[in-house]
Amino acid sequence: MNMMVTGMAQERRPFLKMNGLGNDFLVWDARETPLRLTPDQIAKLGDRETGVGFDQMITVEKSPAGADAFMRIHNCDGSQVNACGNATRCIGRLLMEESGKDHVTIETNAGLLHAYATEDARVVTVDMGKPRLRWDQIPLAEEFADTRAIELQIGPIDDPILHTPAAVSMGNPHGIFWVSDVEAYDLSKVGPLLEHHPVFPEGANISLAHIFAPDEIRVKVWERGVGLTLACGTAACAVGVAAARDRKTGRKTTIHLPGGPIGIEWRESDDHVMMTGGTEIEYEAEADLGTLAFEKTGPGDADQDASAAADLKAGASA
Ligand SMILES: N[C@H](CCC[C@H](N)C(=O)O)C(=O)O
Repeated sequence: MNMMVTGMAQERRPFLKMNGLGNDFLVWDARETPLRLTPDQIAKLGDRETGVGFDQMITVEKSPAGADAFMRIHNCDGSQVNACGNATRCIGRLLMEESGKDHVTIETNAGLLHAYATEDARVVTVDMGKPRLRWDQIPLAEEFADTRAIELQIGPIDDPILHTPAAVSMGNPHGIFWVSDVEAYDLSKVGPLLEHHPVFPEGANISLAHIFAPDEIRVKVWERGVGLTLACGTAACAVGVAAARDRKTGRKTTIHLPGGPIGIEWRESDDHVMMTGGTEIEYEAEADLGTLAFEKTGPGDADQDASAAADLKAGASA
């Protein structure tokens, strides 16, 4: 696949295209050769029509704190943010495959995270640390006594359910609305209104959450700086915490996102949030940092699975 964009041909750099339950990423390895792109270059690369197309761009760097790596996160609008659960699982998988270790540490601007292997090489558990629940940690604009339910005045939205979110931070802000049907609201319309509501001075990721069975929650997410995504790992953490905190569920929940399920445990012993879910390598590629043109250079998991299946079939018929 070739994509031509204006600009001077420059250095070509390899990257990986990955996703966590469909929430997709362009991943650079900048541990040996630092990489700094402008917000405009990131937005151009993130464009699904003319660029690689992704929800977030992840740059893996050397960790000043001595962790296995530092993970830098940019939304596809070019904004830099501090947390991305699905990407943390993907980078954890890469670091564990590279090192052969079953536990790696990833430094982020939201703190040091630990990733653990599971019995499935493509499923990773990440300790996302403690949720932040105080109004000034979300943050919220004014002091709200109880972040379990905030009264918002939102003119163009006349449904009272969308006036009372819960608020949780996992190092990034989340507004959570309890609904009885996640499809009953046009999130592409109300999402941006809520994301940019003045009560969230740093914006917010917006989740519609429907508890449809004991400890089972269906969630749809409008992500800050992106829009609708197939999954959001920090939203899954935030919803699991908000539900347990309000005694709507237990501390172990399954969050059902459009892209698939994420297991959450808000651990009683240390208040940490454990998140377990899948990862996928879609393909290897190379991009020209001047023109931002890119081309695929290697396989992903699906290609590996297909060739393994073909070998098995060939072997069986031999
Ligand atoms: N859009 C989010 C960052 C990515 C979060 C999401 N992709 C995840 O898996 O947690 C924000 O601006 O805070």
